[in-house]
Amino acid sequence: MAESGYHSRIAQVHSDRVVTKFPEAFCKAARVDQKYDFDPRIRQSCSSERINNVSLKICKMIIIGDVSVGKTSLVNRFCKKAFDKDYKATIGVDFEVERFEILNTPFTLQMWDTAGQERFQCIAAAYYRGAHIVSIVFDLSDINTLASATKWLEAAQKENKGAGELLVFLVGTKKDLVAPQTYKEVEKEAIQVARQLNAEYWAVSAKTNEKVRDFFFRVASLSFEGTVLRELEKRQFTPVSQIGDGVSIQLNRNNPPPPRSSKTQCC
Ligand SMILES: Nc1nc2c(ncn2[C@@H]2O[C@H](COP(=O)(O)OP(=O)(O)OP(=O)(O)O)[C@@H](O)[C@H]2O)c(=O)[nH]1
Repeated sequence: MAESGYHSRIAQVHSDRVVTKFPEAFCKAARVDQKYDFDPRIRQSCSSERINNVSLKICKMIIIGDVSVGKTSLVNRFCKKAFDKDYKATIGVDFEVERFEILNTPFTLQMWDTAGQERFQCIAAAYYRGAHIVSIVFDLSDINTLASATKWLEAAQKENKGAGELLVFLVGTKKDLVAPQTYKEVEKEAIQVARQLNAEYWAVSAKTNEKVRDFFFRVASLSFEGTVLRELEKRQFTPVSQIGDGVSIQLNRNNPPPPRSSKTQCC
């Protein structure tokens, strides 16, 4: 791709979606890595424009969890900067896409917001396939929704058998509804569950916007890093300066086409 093409792709990214620093985890006790910076190989490869020119970096995140825990609200807060206090059930699946620029490299995060209602599971599960990231959402003000986390992860794993390892997040929402003392107790349990699931724990509020941006930046950065590292490992005998030559990073494994509109699909 010509240099102007590269710059026009970069130009599409909103200044609010630029990542230059490795985002921190929410809490040390339940994080998926123990690092405080991007892998040096990532910085090195991203400083070479050639990887940006050819490689297409896209990751798919599915957002799953019990009914009404706040999945749509979390995505809408980040993507549309909006919060709706009225509940409208997700019917089937909803789709959003966000473009980031991470270490000067364009990166696209697809977000598949799925229905929590049992009767829509037949549709929703079809969209789990090809996921790289799984965000299991629960309601911090309703501990029963945390108990379902294992079941949700198993459902996601079932649809992705034989594919690469999933990057898993356990996200407690509606933090604004929970008193600090209660929150501490819920957090202890959530951290335990997160460790069992090899997930990274986050607590957010779509209503107040607490930690929402930090969460999505962390998701984007970790998945971006995993993607580039996998590509580098695949091409370990190729000089870093040549990575990206003539090859696109292929990340969409069997993605079904995006639904045409929000909250309108049904069995
Ligand atoms: N106070 C508060 N309410 C929230 C928050 N997030 C979501 N809600 C409310 O919780 C209800 C359900 O939110 P949704 O985002 O629609 O839940 P969902 O998980 O997408 O629902 P389904 O997809 O149908 O399973 C709505 O009334 C939201 O306004 C939050 O952070 N704080």
